[in-house]
Amino acid sequence: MTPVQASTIPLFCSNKDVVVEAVTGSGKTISFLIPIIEIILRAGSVSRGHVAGIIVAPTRELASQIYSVLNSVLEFQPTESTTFKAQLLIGGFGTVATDVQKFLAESPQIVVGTPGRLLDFVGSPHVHSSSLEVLIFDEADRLLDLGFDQTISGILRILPKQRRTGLFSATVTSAVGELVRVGLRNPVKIVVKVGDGEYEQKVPTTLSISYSVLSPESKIPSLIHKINTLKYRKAIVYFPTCASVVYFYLVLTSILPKLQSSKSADAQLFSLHGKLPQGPRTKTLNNFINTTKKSVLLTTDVAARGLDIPEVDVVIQIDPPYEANLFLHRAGRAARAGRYGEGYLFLTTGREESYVDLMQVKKVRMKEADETGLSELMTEFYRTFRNWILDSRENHDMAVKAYVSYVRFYTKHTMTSIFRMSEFDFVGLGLAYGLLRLPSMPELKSAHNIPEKGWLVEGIDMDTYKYKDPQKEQGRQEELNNRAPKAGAKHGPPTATSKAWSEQSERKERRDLRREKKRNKRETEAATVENGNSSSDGEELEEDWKTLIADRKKKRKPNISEIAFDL
Ligand SMILES: Nc1ncnc2c1ncn2[C@@H]1O[C@H](COP(=O)(O)OP(=O)(O)OP(=O)(O)O)[C@@H](O)[C@H]1O
Repeated sequence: MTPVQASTIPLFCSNKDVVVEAVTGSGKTISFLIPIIEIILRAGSVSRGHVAGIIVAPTRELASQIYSVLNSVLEFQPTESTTFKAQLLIGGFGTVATDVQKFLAESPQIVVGTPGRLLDFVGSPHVHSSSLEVLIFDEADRLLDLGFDQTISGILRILPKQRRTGLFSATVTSAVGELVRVGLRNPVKIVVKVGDGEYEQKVPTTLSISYSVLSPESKIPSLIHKINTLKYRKAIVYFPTCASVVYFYLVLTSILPKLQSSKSADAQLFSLHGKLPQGPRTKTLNNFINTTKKSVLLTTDVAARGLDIPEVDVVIQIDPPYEANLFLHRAGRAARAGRYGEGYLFLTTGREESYVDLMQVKKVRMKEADETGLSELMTEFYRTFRNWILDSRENHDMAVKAYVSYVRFYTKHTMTSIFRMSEFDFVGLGLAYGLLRLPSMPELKSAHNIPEKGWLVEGIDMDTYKYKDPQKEQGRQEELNNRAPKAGAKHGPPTATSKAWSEQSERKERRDLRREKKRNKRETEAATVENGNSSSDGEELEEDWKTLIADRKKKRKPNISEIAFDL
């Protein structure tokens, strides 16, 4: 057994409710699966239509993983009594009605699922929970982050109070206090510490974490440098938003093969984010898990927690996450179960440098990474990137969408003393995203050092900047023709030798600006709507946060005794 298993299994099996905090990759899953099976077996047979054990996880991916680990344990049942079964309950595949039908037909004792689907399931008149023995909340703090507190309260209202309950996470925050108060009875908190006695740390001892302080424009070249030069079987790269994942997946898959410096690095790229439909989402994750090739997964926080992907040696965070604990969960996808792993964090020059000190207070030590050899790659990368952007207007539209989503993400940082909008480098980020011109978004109005009319590149004629998609291009042409004819209009692809904006007529200037504003407004709105729908990536959760924090402040602290295991 691992330390967390050695400390949790006996206590949980001896009728104690538990709150368990142990570093990522330390084996928490088994530490709740063994007790759940043990307790249910001890209680005796479970009647048809009754559920005896429930496991709640924040994402479909994590629920599926727990279900598969549970099945791999259940394979070891004695052959004469292979009656112990589990069922997976997640959205995206089938309806609750089909889940209930399957449950009645197969009589599983344990169900594993995400909160919404579980609430519908236990709320069904055909499902009886009076025989419930054990309830588990995995990644309990994340369940609350995602604004699932109402759903979880709903589940708790339906379930009987007489049961064992366990809460598990690598970061049990004070936020779970309310859940502990209403969901657990006289719980014991088990904290498994790691370190050498003198220095306790919150990450596995086999995880080495480095940081780099970079200008926004240096981040993608540095990422490419790492993809090309680090030793790994699998790597995970965290981007802040779904739109950035979509965009940089396209940028990197198009550009990497063209870079001379990437020729020897043949890493296969994958992209996973919360806005992919469930089918492709599962398929991408499985493909990444099963591939035998050297591979890199570009993703969001949808893959930050709990996922146990073998052979992940490197985790790169392009930016710090909006909340400090997520940093530990992301980095913890590497260095699992005693395996060696490396984490890299990119910080933007300026105030963000103090993130290193903040993480030190949170018991995470980092050393500065070596970034030599970047400048040559930067020149090669930006030349290729600019050509790619100019190749089709669709690319620029996507860049704008990703840029807008990034700016919106930045406002969600909980540590506002470090991540200040007033010091945000809009121009640097624009260059990093390959923008020719900054979009007109409200956040830019009060920003300093914005170039005239937002142009980041001189001499681009947007009128001749074409879409590859013929239909889209036709629409754009029609829009152009509907405007008053302009004197001396240029034709052909946009080039850096086109007439500079500053030299063009006043009228054209005003007209183009109006048109751009309209277009940017549409893009900004589209990006905002897209982010607003992303409940699974924690991008637009400010309101949930505010409500949750306000709610929690009102409530009293739970009664909890703590046992710290220094193992
Ligand atoms: N007793 C054990 N001996 C060896 N390996 C183990 C043992 N228990 C679990 N593992 C392996 O350790 C890895 C991490 O386990 P698990 O996913 O349960 O970690 P975790 O603590 O839940 O991490 P996270 O906080 O990231 O969710 C898995 O690959 C698992 O198979």
